[in-house]
Amino acid sequence: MNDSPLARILIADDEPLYLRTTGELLRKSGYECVCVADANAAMEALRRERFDLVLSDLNMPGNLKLELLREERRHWSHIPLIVITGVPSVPTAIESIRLGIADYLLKPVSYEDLLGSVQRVLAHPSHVPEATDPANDIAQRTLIEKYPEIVGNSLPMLELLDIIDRVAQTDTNILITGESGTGKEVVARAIHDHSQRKDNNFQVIDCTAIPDALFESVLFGHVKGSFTGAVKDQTGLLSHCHQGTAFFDELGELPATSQAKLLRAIQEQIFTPVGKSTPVQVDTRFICATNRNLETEVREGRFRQDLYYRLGVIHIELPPLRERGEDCVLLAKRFLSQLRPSGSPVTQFSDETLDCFRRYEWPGNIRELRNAVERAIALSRGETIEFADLPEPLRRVRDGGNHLVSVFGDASRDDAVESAEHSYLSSLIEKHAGNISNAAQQAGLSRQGMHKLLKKHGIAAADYRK
Ligand SMILES: Nc1ncnc2c1ncn2[C@@H]1O[C@H](COP(=O)(O)OP(=O)(O)OP(=O)(O)O)[C@@H](O)[C@H]1O
Repeated sequence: MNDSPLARILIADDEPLYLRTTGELLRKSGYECVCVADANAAMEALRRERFDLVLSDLNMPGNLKLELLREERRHWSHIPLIVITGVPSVPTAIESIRLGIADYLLKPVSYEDLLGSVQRVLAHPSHVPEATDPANDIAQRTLIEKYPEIVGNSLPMLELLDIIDRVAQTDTNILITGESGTGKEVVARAIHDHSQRKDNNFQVIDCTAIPDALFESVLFGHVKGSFTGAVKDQTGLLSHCHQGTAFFDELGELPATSQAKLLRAIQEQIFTPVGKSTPVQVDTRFICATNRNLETEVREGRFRQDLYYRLGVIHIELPPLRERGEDCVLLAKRFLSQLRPSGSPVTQFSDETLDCFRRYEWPGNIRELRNAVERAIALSRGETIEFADLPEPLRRVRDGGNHLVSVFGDASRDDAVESAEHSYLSSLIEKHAGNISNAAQQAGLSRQGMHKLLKKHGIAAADYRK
């Protein structure tokens, strides 16, 4: 642990008032601070003295351009960096990792928030391994063997494995985006399983399943009698992931008031159960996932900017399956061996089936592929999964989309119903411009029920928002 009173912090910023007050406040908390107003002085100090942490604005005028920092950073890559900026721009995951950005705060920063971040970063110094060379076969093979749960060897997947491997060893919060079914939860679990937190809980928190009014009670817990319906004491989900990882799925669906509460929990790692007066301290890594475009959500005022930047320090964007080349074939083979009942004669796919997998667009991504293989296993009669065993939307690929002749062709009832449901949901969600509450109301479903159906069909409501 570096969090001793003598931890030395370099603060670089061109705003004199900010520089002075930050230095004074951190000194009062027992840190030794060196304050510099320009990039050259920062570089000089870093060459001359030992520091445990750097607080810096990346967009300072003068020399401290990202390029210079990148070049210089090699000499002090072991020192964590907290970026504090008034002009935010989310770095790519690789950039954040290369620059060793441990946290990203937006000005104006409250002192509690700054101190919380400093304490957290100093408490979890992390060594980020050097990047692997994507052209290096041995490095690639090692990564593929290290992460057997993540199937795929297309270039985007190899790059992804490299990022996962490096962020797993840090303690930075992570935002994972990508279409529904691209494997966001699989990636979050892999990061947890390869991190120092692996022996503790990985807690999935589905944001669509928590009503706004119960957010604090579900997350932080409550005591008996603290509100109508609180019939016994309840531990909150966050307590379950102390020293572990909290995975917030469907983060983009979180209403504004809950976003504020989540931001506080992430910043302070302290929360007070409903009806209690003593706060609880936790040590949790936050990984959040969404299939919405959060940048658009921020721009349109539906998602808090500060929460977005806080989580987006490491932003992992998962590619859709249609952009992952031969991965669909590898995945199909993996699912066949995993899902095949013992004693079943089926062991392979016909060439025509594999060709269809390659040409299909996979709107529901890997989840849709898994469902298609599972269904085909049940239907197949011999050793081989034939084209005819595939669900109707896939079989349309061969007909070049010429399904107007007969909408359902020789589809089974199940296929026809499935296909009709898909069309119904797409047009419904289009009509309501991606608004799930309105679509659910028209369909006579709960919001949660609508979410589940859309997920099953691989329809992303975000794609229909204007
Ligand atoms: N790279 C992978 N290798 C093997 N299986 C995978 C991979 N990625 C995803 N899967 C499988 O695909 C299915 C969907 O994955 P997952 O639930 O992680 O997707 P998601 O992006 O979180 O979906 P959603 O946005 O709908 O919550 C799961 O059955 C998962 O096991």
